[in-house]
Amino acid sequence: MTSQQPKYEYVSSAKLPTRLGNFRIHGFVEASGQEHVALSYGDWKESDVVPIRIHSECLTGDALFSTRCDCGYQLEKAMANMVEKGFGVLLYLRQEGRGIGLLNKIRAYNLQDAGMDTVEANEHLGFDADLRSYDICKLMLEKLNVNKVELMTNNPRKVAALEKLGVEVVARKPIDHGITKDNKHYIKTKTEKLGHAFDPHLFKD
Ligand SMILES: Nc1nc2c(ncn2[C@@H]2O[C@H](COP(=O)(O)OP(=O)(O)OP(=O)(O)O)[C@@H](O)[C@H]2O)c(=O)[nH]1
Ligand SMILES: [Zn+2]
Repeated sequence: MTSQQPKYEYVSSAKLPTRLGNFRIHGFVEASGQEHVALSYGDWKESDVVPIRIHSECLTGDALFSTRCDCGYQLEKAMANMVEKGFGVLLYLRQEGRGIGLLNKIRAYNLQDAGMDTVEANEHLGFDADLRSYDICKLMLEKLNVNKVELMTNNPRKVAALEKLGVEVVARKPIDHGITKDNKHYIKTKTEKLGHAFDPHLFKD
């Protein structure tokens, strides 16, 4: 019998002191070689409901202070919430640009500068609006001993994906932090075309 290569693997963990608090970082890798990380803060029991955020990589928002999207603000707010609560988990998935990659996201931004919205730009480039997979979250949460979660998101696809993987989503916590004049239109499109649960008054002109 041939042994099948696992689709995802845990690699290693280490301390990660940050400006927000002292986290731990845990590395995971897909069979394709794609790397992902999880951050954990504090301790919990197997039976606890753990506050988590599943965050997709956004180099421009997360690391370069871009206000074109809400990613950087949400990342910081989610980590701050974990520190305030005393425990929590961030699953940081390296699927930049909703899965199309960094340079294609820049191509999509170029089309948006010329008037398309975020979904039209993806489609113009030959991609679906959202190409992300959340399958690796199951292994990440198992490794971190998390069974029940309170998920910080406005994205119903993330709730559905976790439930499909057998993770109990006890509650969804809205995270509508970081709506700016530069990203109002993007947030409106996410709400109207991708089903995000933002209150419409947040992006009204
Ligand atoms: N293709 C494309 N991707 C974008 C654009 N703006 C932001 N992104 C990507 O969208 C993703 C946003 O991911 P998340 O922060 O997980 O957020 P979300 O799916 O909007 O859901 P929330 O949990 O509610 O924040 C990141 O991968 C960004 O790089 C855009 O205009 N086009
Ligand atoms: Zn972003």
